[in-house]
Amino acid sequence: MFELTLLAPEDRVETLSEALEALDALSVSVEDADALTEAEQALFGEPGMPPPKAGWQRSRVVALFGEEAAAREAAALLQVQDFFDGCEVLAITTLADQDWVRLTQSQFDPVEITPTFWIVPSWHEPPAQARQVIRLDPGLAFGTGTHPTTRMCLRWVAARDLVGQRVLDYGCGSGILAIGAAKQGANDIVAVDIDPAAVESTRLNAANNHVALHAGLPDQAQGVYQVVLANILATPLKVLAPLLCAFVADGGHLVLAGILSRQVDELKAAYAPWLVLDVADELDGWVLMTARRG
Ligand SMILES: C[S@@+](CC[C@H](N)C(=O)[O-])C[C@H]1O[C@@H](n2cnc3c(N)ncnc32)[C@H](O)[C@@H]1O
Repeated sequence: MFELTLLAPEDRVETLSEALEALDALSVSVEDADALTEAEQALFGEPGMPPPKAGWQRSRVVALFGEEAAAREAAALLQVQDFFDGCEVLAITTLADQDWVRLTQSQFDPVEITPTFWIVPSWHEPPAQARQVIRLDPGLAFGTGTHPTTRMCLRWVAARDLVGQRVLDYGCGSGILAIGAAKQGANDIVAVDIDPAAVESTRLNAANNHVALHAGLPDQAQGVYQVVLANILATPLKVLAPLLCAFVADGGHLVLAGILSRQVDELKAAYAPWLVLDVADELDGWVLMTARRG
């Protein structure tokens, strides 16, 4: 990788950044050229007020290129443009090879659901106190365990013995809830999603966790289940109310997430013809709502 570093006055930064992108820079970043010097100026305003200025007096614009020739060509082309007046090429440097994979991985730590139930990326050792572990790496599908809605569903699952139970994960994303249910003993698990990439991701994550489940599109959900988990959003949850309620077996549980605290009453009303929903958990402005049939 090669870095082309330019100096630009405030009114040229946007044009320069757009030109660098048009010249196929892999990324463009802008830093305060006067940071940590006596010329550094604060850009923030009084609390509640807009900042006095939109940009720094002088910026360092750093563009990343895959080839040195591309970085040199971009510098040469920019220098002959009218808008380059007042700008300067500071350097073209080789960027030391980094272990980008390791750098990205270091940003994802194990997630504690309960003191003994953890989600652990494959590059981490499980914490000593973990008794149940879901092995999951960040991927394309939603559900790494960091979102409050997922965490509340898993807290509900982690607090239960699901041995021998039939479980439906409706809107499975990464499959994290279905896998969590399997870790708690469920043995007939169906995980469905409208997104085929999520179905694929669920299959892969289930295999990595040595969990047997059936993953597929929503028409794969058939019959009734002792536990129906759906972490979607309030609007689709309201539309899905009759369908999801019909999946709940006698004595079974419905567990809904993706609902903001202020949406509790509308969800209660939408499900009232079939089941009585109550708030079972709250986290960061989100609620978990559950109901039991019979
Ligand atoms: C917020 S994610 C939840 C993923 C995972 N279950 C979790 O708890 O982290 C919602 C998922 O529901 C899926 N979804 C949205 N609408 C749906 C619908 N009508 N039927 C089935 N799945 C749906 C989305 O594709 C997405 O993967």
